[in-house]
Amino acid sequence: MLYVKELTRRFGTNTAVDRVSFEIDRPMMVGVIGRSGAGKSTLLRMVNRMTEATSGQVLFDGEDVLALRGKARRAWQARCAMIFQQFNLVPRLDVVSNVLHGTLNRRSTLATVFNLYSASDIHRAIDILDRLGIAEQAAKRAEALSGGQQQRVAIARALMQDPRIILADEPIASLDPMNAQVVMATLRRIHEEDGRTVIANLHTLDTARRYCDRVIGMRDGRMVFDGAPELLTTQVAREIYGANADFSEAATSTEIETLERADDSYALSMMGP
Ligand SMILES: Nc1ncnc2c1ncn2[C@@H]1O[C@H](COP(=O)(O)OP(=O)(O)OP(=O)(O)O)[C@@H](O)[C@H]1O
Repeated sequence: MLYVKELTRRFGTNTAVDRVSFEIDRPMMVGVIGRSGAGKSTLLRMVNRMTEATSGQVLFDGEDVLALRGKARRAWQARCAMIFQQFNLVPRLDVVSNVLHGTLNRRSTLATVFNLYSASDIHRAIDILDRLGIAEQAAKRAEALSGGQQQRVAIARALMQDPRIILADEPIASLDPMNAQVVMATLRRIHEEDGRTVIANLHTLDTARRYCDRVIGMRDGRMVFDGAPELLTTQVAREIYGANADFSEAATSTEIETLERADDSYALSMMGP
């Protein structure tokens, strides 16, 4: 399926991604973790061809992804849809129209200019929204929705492209814990029910452990871990995050429980001894 070999991106003298190699041989949910600046976004953007690689290879079903040009490159970007931390919706546009934007790659210029959508596309968009539990929001402006709902609209837009892979760049970083869980559960469901591969950049270890079949750890552009979530011990996490012995997993956690605990200890410390 997806084969990434020695993928590298340099920005001037800074090597953002340094000879990263991995293979995904069946549909799975992969979490990419690492501290800010580790190269997670650059890695995903190179796979999607939003950022050009300096060197290395990306093969999908044997096809040389980095060599694709023009229409073939756009077709790849549809097969390998991307969602972002800030949702990247058109805020003033209604939800269905935002979802229909997922068909841009395969519509004629005329249809795009005049905003023409086929009835079957409109029905499909509404079906997808229904599946994600937000069909009743279809007529609202995207900006009127909560962050979690907006991210589900972005997922619906990605699904309009019927992608084989969904690349999610920090999909829950702007969300509260409750919405974060809804969005992660949605991505997991899409993987399990449709057999699509999901590769998600995640800030938090517990999210990677809870939702992913496999975790890739990055540090300073290099891949320093690739394995099952069970193998992600605190010691390994320390190495990935470059932290010392007082490293606490709670600091990377989105769990409500952990946040509450952190609040409690904060409240206690404010109360004094
Ligand atoms: N367009 C760019 N121009 C110059 N340097 C860049 C560019 N994009 C990324 N970098 C650099 O590449 C390195 C990796 O950045 P990247 O955004 O991929 O990391 P990240 O792990 O996704 O971090 P974050 O979680 O903060 O997004 C950083 O040092 C960053 O400053």
